[in-house]
Amino acid sequence: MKKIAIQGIKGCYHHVSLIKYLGENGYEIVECNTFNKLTQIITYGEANLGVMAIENSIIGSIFYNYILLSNHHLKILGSIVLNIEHNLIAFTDKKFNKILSHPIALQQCDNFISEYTQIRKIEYSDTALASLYISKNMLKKKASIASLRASKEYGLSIIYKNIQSISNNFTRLFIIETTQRKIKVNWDKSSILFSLNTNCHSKLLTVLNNIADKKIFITKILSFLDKPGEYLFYIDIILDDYMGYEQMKSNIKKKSHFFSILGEYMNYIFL
Ligand SMILES: O=C(O)C(=O)C[C@]1(C(=O)O)C=C[C@@H](O)C=C1
Repeated sequence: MKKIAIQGIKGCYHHVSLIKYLGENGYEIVECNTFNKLTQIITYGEANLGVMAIENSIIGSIFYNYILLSNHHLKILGSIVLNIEHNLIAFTDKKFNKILSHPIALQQCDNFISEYTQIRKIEYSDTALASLYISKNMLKKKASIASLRASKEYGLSIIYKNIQSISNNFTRLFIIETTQRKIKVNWDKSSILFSLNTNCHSKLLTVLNNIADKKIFITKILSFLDKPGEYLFYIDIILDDYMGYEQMKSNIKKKSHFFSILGEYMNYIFL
């Protein structure tokens, strides 16, 4: 059976995304406690695919994960945008003194938590693990911030629903694997990593103009300090003209001293 690695344990948002993408059955889940572990498991063939969060509308980009993808030569097979609806979950709605969750989930619910001045926040490596800890140890005075799925998985009740600070709390996750599979139909998204060695700024402008000339839309651009004076650029694009896209790629390649397609794939949105 196909093995799919996720960052976190069953009930975490990586798991929720996977269920939206592939359904409940037909694969075995490999739970990883860090993104490092996740990329290693895929690289060493201990899982066929992986699910990795890459950005969020409140927190922004998870820079480290772009570096992990590049260092492990992993490829993007698809991208998922999930509307994250956080819940406060616990055994009972009696007074609790600690809230446990993933640091990003805690940040995403900052407004809600700040109303409870006496409450301590405790960070966990994932939202579901925080819920499991409460459940396993029968901790009646602790609550976690997690998914509806986590509450069901670990027998806890929903005390408050939709406690994220903004309603548009979207997280984008990549489905990753070791080799680039060319999707034959309907892919419209591409992620490219490249570096321009000398006179970096003007060359970047030429590259961007070139993309615009081909009527390709840039949806995201990031720069990373690679070595002193040298930057790596990451772009996400949406295209509908494959010929123009092929020309664009060879134009960027000519100007780059490093060029890598991280993936040519489809984007799935789950609201
Ligand atoms: O802890 C989880 O449930 C996760 O899947 C992690 C994670 C993240 O890495 O950003 C995923 C989505 C939410 O935005 C908060 C946490």
